[in-house]
Amino acid sequence: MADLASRITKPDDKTPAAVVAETKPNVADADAPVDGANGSGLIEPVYDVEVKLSDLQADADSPLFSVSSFEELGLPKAINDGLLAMNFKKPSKIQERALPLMLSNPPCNMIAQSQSGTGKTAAFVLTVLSRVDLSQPTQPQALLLAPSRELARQIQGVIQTIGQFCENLIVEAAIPGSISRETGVKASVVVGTPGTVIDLIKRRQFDASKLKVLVIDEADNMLDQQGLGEQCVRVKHVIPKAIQILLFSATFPEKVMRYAETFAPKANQMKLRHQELTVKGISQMYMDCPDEQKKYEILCKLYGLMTIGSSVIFVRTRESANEIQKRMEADGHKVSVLHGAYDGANRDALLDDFRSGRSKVLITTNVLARGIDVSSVSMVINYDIPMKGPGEREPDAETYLHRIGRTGRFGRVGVSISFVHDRRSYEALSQIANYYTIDLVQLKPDDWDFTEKKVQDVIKSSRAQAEYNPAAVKA
Ligand SMILES: Nc1ncnc2c1ncn2[C@@H]1O[C@H](COP(=O)(O)OP(=O)(O)OP(=O)(O)O)[C@@H](O)[C@H]1O
Repeated sequence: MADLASRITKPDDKTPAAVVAETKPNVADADAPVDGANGSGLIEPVYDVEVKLSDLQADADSPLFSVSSFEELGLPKAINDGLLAMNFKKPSKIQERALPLMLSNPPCNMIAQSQSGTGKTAAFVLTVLSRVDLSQPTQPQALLLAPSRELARQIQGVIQTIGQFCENLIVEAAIPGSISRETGVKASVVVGTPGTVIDLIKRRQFDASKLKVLVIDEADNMLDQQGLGEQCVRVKHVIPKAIQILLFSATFPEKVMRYAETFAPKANQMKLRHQELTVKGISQMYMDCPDEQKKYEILCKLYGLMTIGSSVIFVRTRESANEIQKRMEADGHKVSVLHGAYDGANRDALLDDFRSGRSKVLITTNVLARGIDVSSVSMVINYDIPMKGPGEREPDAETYLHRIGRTGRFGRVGVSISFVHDRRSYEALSQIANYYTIDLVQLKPDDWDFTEKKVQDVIKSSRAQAEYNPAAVKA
């Protein structure tokens, strides 16, 4: 344990400023004046952010690095026009490297890993769009599976946006309540959750016989989790044998990777070591709370003291999500809650509100830990450290990484604060930090000046990015 705990840095054994400097994002200078409203200048941040983003794409060590352009990938014009409309100037590393392999003929399977927020979605969406024959607009040809309705809807949106100039492209979501029993699936591209997809195929409302591509996003979770894993296997049994399978995730634990290799045989692979998985733009901190009860007061104080922008608070259970919402609202904070107990329409409306900025604080469970892309999120709170396994006794390093990855998207900066309150939570976080070799900055509930400065510096520069980089704020 000794070396595990050593990854957590306390102000006593290491100067916090030095720790922050090590983990400080290289996107924008956190100490630079950024707030136009206080007269510190509007022009410099615009310049700063854009130059630094292109710097990142020119830095060989960055996951956003690339040497080529989208044009060089030889995609059809309609797709390139879609990328232009999205303001995608250059591919990221995963896009540049995986696309030529995925687009080559005869089609080859792919298992691809890349850090959160580095553009995996566009990588598989471009492959799907390139493979679909638009002269058969209602014949399902590509199926994309995701673990939550929210992620399925989001992927559907990305396909529709990048494919906006592809004539006759029809994309449908196969999530609970979305496909009418009368018509069934009438689209060339279908994005869904595995349970609904298998039901539709069984009821003959979805003709899977001509599918050419199967994409599984968050594949480690989808293949490993009880229930989801079985459903994915059932889907595989009812689709053509000669199908191109593309598995994507930011995390692929060794055990799941071995299984993935049998699920997608002879796949090309892009893997990362676990030390390479963290995103530099996310400043990772932890709050040392005296006990479980005090966690709530500290959370409220954090929100009371700071203007935070959009943030996500992850908790272990639906009940504690509801409870925290009630208490925060009683204390005058406006917050939303989203978890699996809400019905589909409600969940959609809640996430749409959060995306548009109508609600700024979202309390949720692991249901939103993966994939959700809301560029304006500048802070993620792990109110409870994610745990897994029987009795939830094992730190869940993968979920930690996905949760904090809701901020710091595509070169942006963000902050994560993980709350610990006893030896167990402290040790769990230490193990996670050790696994990824992260130096976490300690925040103390009795030193709000320090906390405010550290958190606010990051949030201010993230707000500057959101204000000045049009691609950063997506409705
Ligand atoms: N080449 C590009 N240029 C500019 N922005 C891009 C590019 N590719 C993707 N993006 C943007 O980056 C953000 C993150 O992309 P995406 O959601 O695909 O990440 P991801 O790798 O799937 O992350 P996660 O592991 O969290 O699912 C999105 O807002 C997307 O629009």
